[in-house]
Formats: sequence, C-alpha cells, structure tokens
Amino acid sequence: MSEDNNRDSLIAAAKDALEDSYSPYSKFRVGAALRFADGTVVTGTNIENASYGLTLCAETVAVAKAMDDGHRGGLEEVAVIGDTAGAISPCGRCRQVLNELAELGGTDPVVWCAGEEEVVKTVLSDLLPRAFGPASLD
Ligand SMILES: O=c1ccn([C@H]2C[C@H](O)[C@@H](CO)O2)c(=O)[nH]1
Repeated sequence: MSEDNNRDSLIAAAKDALEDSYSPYSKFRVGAALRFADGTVVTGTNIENASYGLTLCAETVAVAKAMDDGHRGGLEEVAVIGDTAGAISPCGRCRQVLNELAELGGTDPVVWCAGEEEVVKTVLSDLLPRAFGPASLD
C-alpha cells in the first residue's frame, strides 16, 4: 500500500473516531488513529469531564485502548485530526504518552497532523526530542 493510501485511510479512521467525541465543554472534537506493523488500527476520541482538568485527549484514549488490547510495540503511524481547517498537533501530554508505546517497540512513528484543509507530516521524535521514556529508567 502506498504511503498516501496509508495516510488517507488512517486520517479517515481518525475522522470517524472524532464523530464519537464527548466534548460538551470545549466543543472541540478530536480524533486519533494508531497504525501498527501488523496492520491493526486503533482509534480514540477526546472525552471531557465536568471537572475540566480530567479530560482525556483522543491520542491518550487511543494509546490506552491499544495497550489494553495487548500492543506493546510496532507503532508505525499516528493520525490526529481536529474539527478545524488547519492541522492540529498532539498536546505535550499526548506526545509523552505516545512516546511510551513507540519507545517500547523501538519505532519512531510518522505523525500526520490533520485538519479539514491541511495535513502536516512529522515524526514523534521531532515533536518530542530527547524524550524521557522507559530507557531513561534503565
Ligand atoms: O492533542 C490534543 C489536544 C487537545 N485535545 C482535546 C482536549 C479537549 O477535549 C479539547 C480542547 O482542548 O481538545 C485532544 O484530544 N488532543
């Protein structure tokens, strides 16, 4: 499958997840999708809380779902999309959460930052250079 097909299908999965967003407070819907080396795609959406600070971001929900399914590596690609024209980018906490899963499997996943009218390609190590991760505790 070409990189573009991968990209388009992963962004479509993230956008589909966004439809389930529970974001009554910010009304800012976010979807995330993770693609693993075995082809598995795991998605997440943001889940807000009346105690605002307890909000769960889409990327963090996706990582939690994936790890609950047993994934411990092979994270090759991530897509995150907002209800915006321009591309959105994972927040700092989500970068750290994504890094845990990436570092466990020794990958540096491509991160597609997307909006309705823009897609920006980056890699996790550019979003979180010199990360503190599992290896830091060795
Ligand atoms: O990387 C991010 C940044 C923000 N949000 C969510 C949290 C909140 O519900 C809304 C506005 O910040 O967007 C995410 O899901 N992922």
